[in-house]
Amino acid sequence: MIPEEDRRVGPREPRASAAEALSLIWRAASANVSAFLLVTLASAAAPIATAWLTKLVIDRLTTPDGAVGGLALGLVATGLVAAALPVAVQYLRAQIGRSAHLAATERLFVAAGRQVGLRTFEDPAFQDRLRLAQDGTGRIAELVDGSGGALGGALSLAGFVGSLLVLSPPMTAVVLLAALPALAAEIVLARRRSGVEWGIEQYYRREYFYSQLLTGVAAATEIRLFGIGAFLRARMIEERRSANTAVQRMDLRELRVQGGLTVVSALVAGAGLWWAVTAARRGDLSIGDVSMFLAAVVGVQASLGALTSAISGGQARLLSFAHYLAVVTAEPDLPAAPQGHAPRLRHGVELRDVWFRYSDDHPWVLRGVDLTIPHGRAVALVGLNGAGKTTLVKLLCRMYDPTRGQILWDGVDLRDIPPDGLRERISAVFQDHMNYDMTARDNIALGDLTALRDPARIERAAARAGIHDKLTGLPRGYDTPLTRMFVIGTDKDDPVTGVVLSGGQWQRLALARAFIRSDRDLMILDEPGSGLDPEAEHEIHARMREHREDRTSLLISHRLSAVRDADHIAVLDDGRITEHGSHDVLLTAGGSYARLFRLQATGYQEAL
Ligand SMILES: Nc1ncnc2c1ncn2[C@@H]1O[C@H](COP(=O)(O)OP(=O)(O)OP(=O)(O)O)[C@@H](O)[C@H]1O
Repeated sequence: MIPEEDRRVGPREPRASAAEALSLIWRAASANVSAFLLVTLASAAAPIATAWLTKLVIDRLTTPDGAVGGLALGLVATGLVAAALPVAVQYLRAQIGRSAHLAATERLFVAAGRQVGLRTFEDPAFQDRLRLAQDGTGRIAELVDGSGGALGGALSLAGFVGSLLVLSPPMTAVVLLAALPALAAEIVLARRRSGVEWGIEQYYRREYFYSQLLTGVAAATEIRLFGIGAFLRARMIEERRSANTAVQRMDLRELRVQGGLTVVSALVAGAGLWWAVTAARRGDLSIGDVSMFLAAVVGVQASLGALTSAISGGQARLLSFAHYLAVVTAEPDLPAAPQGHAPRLRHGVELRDVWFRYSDDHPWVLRGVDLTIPHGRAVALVGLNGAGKTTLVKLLCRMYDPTRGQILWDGVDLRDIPPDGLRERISAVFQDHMNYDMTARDNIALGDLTALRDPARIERAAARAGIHDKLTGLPRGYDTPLTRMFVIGTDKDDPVTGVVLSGGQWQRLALARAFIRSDRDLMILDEPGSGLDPEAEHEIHARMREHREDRTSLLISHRLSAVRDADHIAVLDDGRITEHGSHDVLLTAGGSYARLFRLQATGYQEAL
């Protein structure tokens, strides 16, 4: 739970958001914004022009021989313009909204991609902001609306205040002063509401998580077998209830404040009525003056109300846009060297006294690891569950920086190498590899997008991973979607039915994705064979052995027979390298590697 004070919205946020939103809207749709301003001004001018033309027509009609044809035509034209303008305003507003939404969305995702590693994405508060930021980008069009509303409110307020001023300057001052607390209160309420919205975003995200579980395919089998649908549904509803309670509390607070303000305006209107009636009784005002006075008080109050709600609404939207601003200006989670290429690996990668924990609140995962992966050699890393093997891989790919110590790429600290350049030199199969709901071709080419132009390269990688025959046998071959979630392609008359692959087949695709990056300096294989059948695993390991020849690689596997021919094997235990050497050396040493290897070997022998 994030403390409420960390979610408070400061008074400077709307101002910064307004500047950013305006510049974004202008950059995204400058021509339409210019047209929108022109049309809005014309809308404001049309009634004035009509009033003037009407006056001129009446004046001419009361003078003999006054020609009114041109003026009457002018009246018809202003009437037509006044009728057409709202439609044009609506169209332009929608166009501006769409362009600004698109530009803001692109900028938001570019900014999210600027995060070098994973730390920011693992921060729930950032995730909340990210979701609200996406919401904020969709509300940019409302800002354009709000500005139009504020402009209209200001113009009609000016008209009514002018009329009231003629009748009673003191009463005008009272009406205007009575409106000030309402404006201040609405602004404070909007800020509070924004804080509440940020606070409850976590409930909505958890609700979304449960709803995805309940409606998606991924968890459908387990949910049905374990009969946990009702349980998950109850949790989902509970999250929504918690959010509703917080919103209801806010609504009640707003109700009390707005109720109080309504009473104040009624009192002011009542006082005004009392003053007008007594003034009429004294003969200071005519009956017509009284009716005009009342209409003006109601008009001023109504237009002030419209203006206030446009301002507070605009402020609410700007506060929601502040989340967008926070995300696009967020500092990267790790310091990154400027863009550029990383040097080719010539000597090796060295972890020097590497300590790591995921945060100050988490326990140490790595406690002084020293490990060298020499160029052209295969190093294997083994260890029990939770020993820190995958964590070490993530540090090598610079998803995090070591808390202490260094990782050196040919003697250069990874922190001094541009992250993109470094990753360009690495290929990997991750233990929790992704299965993309895309075509088979895309799934492989995502390893190196240049391969999209070279189908033969994709097929070679697939063949090396032992999945080529399977993919050619699919209804559309490599272009078959590997998903049942949606139809891929635009041919509505000939929709392509997707295919679901087995776990091991997905694993082969992940391998093919890594193989397509075969010219990289360092190959990381984190449990590449865990989902494969014994024959496939044997075959894949043999191929990987070929592939590893003279290449620098780091292999992680619980199947110790798969790592026995690595040049160097290191055992990671409780965050430290406790044994290392070749398979034979480690067996002779009789440590934990020898114990685990014999345990696995015995298991197989007993079964014979
Ligand atoms: N993102 C994370 N945030 C916090 N703790 C994490 C995170 N990822 C892993 N850990 C913790 O770090 C420790 C090491 O995890 P890691 O995945 O590196 O182990 P492993 O050796 O690869 O295990 P396995 O053999 O089960 O794959 C575990 O205790 C795990 O709970």
